[in-house]
Amino acid sequence: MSETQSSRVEVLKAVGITKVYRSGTVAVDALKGVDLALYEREIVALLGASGSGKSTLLNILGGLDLPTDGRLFYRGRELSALSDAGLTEFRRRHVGFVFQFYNLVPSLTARENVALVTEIAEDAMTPEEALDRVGLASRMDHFPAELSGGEQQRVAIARAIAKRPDILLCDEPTGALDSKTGVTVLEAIVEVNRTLGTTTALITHNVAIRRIADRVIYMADGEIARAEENADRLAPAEVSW
Ligand SMILES: Nc1ncnc2c1ncn2[C@@H]1O[C@H](COP(=O)(O)OP(=O)(O)OP(=O)(O)O)[C@@H](O)[C@H]1O
Repeated sequence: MSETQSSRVEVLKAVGITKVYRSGTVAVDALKGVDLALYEREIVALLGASGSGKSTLLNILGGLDLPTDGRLFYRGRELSALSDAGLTEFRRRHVGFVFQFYNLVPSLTARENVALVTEIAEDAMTPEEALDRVGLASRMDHFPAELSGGEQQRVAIARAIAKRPDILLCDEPTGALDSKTGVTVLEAIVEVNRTLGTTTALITHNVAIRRIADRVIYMADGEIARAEENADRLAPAEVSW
């Protein structure tokens, strides 16, 4: 990304986010005061050891979970001040999620899986357009069991982006895939970012994948340990692991 930090438009901003999980007498400090902004049109990679708080942070940024403390803003509007219904509305309208396991409905075709979203979202793409954007135009009437892991993940991406979300949050999207298949999934994510301008955050355990991002955030023990800018993004096909 060539703009200076000051000219970037903040899409999401987290200020002093903490998360404590309590079960019985045990408390786990999963996030210990995280400050982070995500900017328009960027791709951010989130790296860090297992248990460092990446998924917890992603879920809070997307309104799937609530912080214990701290404030969250979406384009200047305070999400942490919203009711549950307000937060659900934010998530439904503006956030797409992609997880490691694709969570497709096995008895529905690719087209029908995407239609589950397009039928209830405002200003959604057709399932055909969403699937075309991830390179699956020819596989729309296949069931998940008839698709490879990478193809199933691309259906999940089509489902996540069909409502034209402002933000796409991906938790280990290539974690279950071999490297060649993972590249096709990353290509779909990069293409969506390029053509729809979707601000994208991507958790990965794979350090090579950080090169496809504009910025890399390293988490350690519930905190942001450091952040780096990539001068140039690599295309997914240039990354190998
Ligand atoms: N529902 C929960 N209840 C209790 N503790 C939890 C819960 N979810 C996460 N934790 C704990 O919070 C910490 C952060 O977990 P989180 O899943 O955010 O880490 P992560 O960096 O995404 O890990 P991984 O890379 O293994 O997915 C860990 O110590 C984890 O055990």
